[in-house]
Amino acid sequence: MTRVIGAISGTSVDGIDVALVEIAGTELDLEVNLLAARTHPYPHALQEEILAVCGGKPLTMAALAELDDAIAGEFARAALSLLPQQPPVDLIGSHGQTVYHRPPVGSRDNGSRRLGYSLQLGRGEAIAQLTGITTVSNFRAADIAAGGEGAPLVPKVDRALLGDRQKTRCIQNLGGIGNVAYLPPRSDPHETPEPILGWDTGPANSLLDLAVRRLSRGQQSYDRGGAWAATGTPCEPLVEQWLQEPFFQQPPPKSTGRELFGPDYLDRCWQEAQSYALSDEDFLATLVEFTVASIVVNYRAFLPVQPDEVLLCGGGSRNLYLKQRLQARLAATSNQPVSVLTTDEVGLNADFKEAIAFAVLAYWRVRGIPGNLPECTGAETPMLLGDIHRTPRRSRASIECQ
Ligand SMILES: Nc1ncnc2c1ncn2[C@@H]1O[C@H](COP(=O)(O)OP(=O)(O)OP(=O)(O)O)[C@@H](O)[C@H]1O
Ligand SMILES: CC(=O)N[C@H]1[C@@H]2OC[C@@H](O2)[C@@H](O)[C@@H]1O[C@H](C)C(=O)O
Repeated sequence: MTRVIGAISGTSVDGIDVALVEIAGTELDLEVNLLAARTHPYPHALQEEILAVCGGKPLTMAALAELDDAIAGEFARAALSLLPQQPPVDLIGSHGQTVYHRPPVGSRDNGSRRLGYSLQLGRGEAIAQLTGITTVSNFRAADIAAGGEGAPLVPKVDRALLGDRQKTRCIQNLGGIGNVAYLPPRSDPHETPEPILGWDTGPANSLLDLAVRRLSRGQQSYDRGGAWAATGTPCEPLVEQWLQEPFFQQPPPKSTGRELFGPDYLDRCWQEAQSYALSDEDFLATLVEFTVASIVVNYRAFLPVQPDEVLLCGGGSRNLYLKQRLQARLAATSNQPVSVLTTDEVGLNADFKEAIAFAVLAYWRVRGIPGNLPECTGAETPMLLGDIHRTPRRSRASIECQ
């Protein structure tokens, strides 16, 4: 067994999820056992600074370096916070904090393809130095170098941990941004397997969180359980209008981020809602409905077969109103029953699945196993993902005293 810590702060910037796991096996025989997990909150000022930078705040190079190291320091603290009660670990897989993501543009066929660009702060070399633990970081760069979107990277881990022999499953992550992994039944090893698909579906909580902050005048950062939105009524004509967003019609591979579904986007939604004179709760219910409808539109347009089960993960899986609306909207557009569950219900922690996934990706990296699926990211070939930062073992006292 190899003991690995996976760490990620996603597009919601709500804190650093860390998970300590024991891993054995390689790919379809992969075994992962979760030993401990927690969300390490960012100091308030650092969180506000990250949100501002994601929103386009300019930075000097010196300020960028400070921010990078401040984030690395928090990732190191988050990882070490799991250790007092636990045996030593062999490896950290740190996704870092995405602050900018630009998908590739142009066509491969006429040579106009421009590589994507994805920047995660919290440099791995600093985490390795602060923790004394070998750290893999910068997971998206190799996929991007091979012409890929650099995201989503988790579908290969989903296949290993959540593939079923009989059922077609969609694993729907509801973070700031939503993404799906489509897992056909795991075939007989002698048959050619049907490809796994995966792509970003659009907004999940990014617009909702911004709206909640605005409507509560900064008193709330999210709508717990979806309780506030549940008291409203969605405005269907607005949902239909918002679904005209070209990203939803764009065929996969595709990825997105807060650069598209961020504060400016919410401002546009807000302006367009003015002519309907919606209450605050109606506006939130309409954003939930938009999120749900964008997922269903993506499934209907791009899945070869509709799933038997949708397994939700990420913070949005705790939004009961959103879950109910997704179940209802899938049922309304399908001629077969679709169960909407969370990954907890099939034995994989829904809150820490991404952190667990980056532990697995680091484990694969040091074993020389590619982490991306070209059919999901659009990369030309499977790639070893991440840079390895080895470190001589040293005392952890320096960070504990900082
Ligand atoms: N109990 C809850 N009820 C409703 N929503 C919740 C709850 N808990 C978390 N969330 C939502 O989930 C969000 C965080 O989800 P998560 O941590 O999966 O996102 P992320 O990892 O930052 O994003 P991404 O997957 O896009 O990188 C919060 O910002 C909030 O909107
Ligand atoms: C650039 C970036 O950080 N993308 C994230 C984001 O959050 C959800 C969605 O957009 C996803 O595709 C991706 O993360 C997950 C962990 C992935 O790569 O699978």
